[in-house]
Amino acid sequence: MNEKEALANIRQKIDDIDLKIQQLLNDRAAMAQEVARIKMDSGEQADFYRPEREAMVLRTVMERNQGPLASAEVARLFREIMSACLAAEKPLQVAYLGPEGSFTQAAAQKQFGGSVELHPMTTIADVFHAVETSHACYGVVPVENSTEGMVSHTLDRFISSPLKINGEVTLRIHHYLLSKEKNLEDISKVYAHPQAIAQCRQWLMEQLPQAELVPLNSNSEAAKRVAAEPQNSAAIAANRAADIYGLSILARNIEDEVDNTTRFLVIGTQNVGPSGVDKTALLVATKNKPGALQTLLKPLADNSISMTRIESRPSRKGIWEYVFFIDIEGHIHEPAVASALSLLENESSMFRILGSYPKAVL
Ligand SMILES: C=C(O[C@@H]1C=C(C(=O)O)C=C[C@H]1O)C(=O)O
Repeated sequence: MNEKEALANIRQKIDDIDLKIQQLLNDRAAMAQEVARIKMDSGEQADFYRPEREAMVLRTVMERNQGPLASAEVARLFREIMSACLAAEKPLQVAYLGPEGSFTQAAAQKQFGGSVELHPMTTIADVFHAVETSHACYGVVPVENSTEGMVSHTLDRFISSPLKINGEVTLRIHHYLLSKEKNLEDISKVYAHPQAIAQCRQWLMEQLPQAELVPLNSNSEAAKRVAAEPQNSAAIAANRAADIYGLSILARNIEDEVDNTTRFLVIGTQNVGPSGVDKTALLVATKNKPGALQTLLKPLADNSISMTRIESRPSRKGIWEYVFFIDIEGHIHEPAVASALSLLENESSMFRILGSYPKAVL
């Protein structure tokens, strides 16, 4: 067989496989529609999107993968397949902290895939509001960064919001310096979100010591501003903002930490079931007595439950009153978690479970 015949032969096999894949994808979508029919029959508030089930599917896909495709690649493809199947059940509306091109948009896409309708919001409070008023089924907001710590707006909003945490997304963040200028020497002003400025502080000090640093609401807004100005300004933003706003890349990966990761939360109204590898977020206030926090946390240690994070924020009810945001491993349906939390509740003056949700898979 010559080369031409060999290629034609393999391409015929690929065509045959594609035909089977396409048939199977449509069989899968038909099954998802069948699931939707059962969900609709079951009651008024049907949860079409099931983050715990999706997490289980993705983990199984990665565990059984034999290659030659990399596990992360196969998982990404299944992420999209589930997104399309879910859209065949019911198209989802998801609000995120915009504008278009923001890292939160990338996080929303990573979590929900390409077949949902994404709606950019101006502020974190607007994302909460869109979900609270049912204009969106879910929202995506940033909550913490590995270099800069928590995003206080998001935590504070939970104090007054009835919304729950339905999922988490982690995203490796790379920052780029975007401009109309071609040389660093011509930059006298840098626009960016305060977190981005903080994440690139060292680099800015070394490379642009003279530049004025101007904080704005978002990095996309910074890129937009630079596009509108005649000269001498630059923005810290994601590389895709260069295409969106027609800017060129002056410097890449300017973040100080190599492992710069941002964690985002999916907010919604759902009670998410266990996926097998879950986290639970709590909002608690201690009774006002010595050693209260220690007593509060003891049941966690006694039940071997690991606490992955604790943050305190002013409660806004009294000057010296604080609330604690506590993240633990496990799901409220696990007996050890349930019993630890009931002891913890007895020791607290305020106690709310913000949600149990699957640990990020991708
Ligand atoms: C099909 C279902 O609905 C949705 C679609 C899923 C899928 O395509 O596998 C998984 C979970 C849900 O988000 C289901 O609940 O099983």
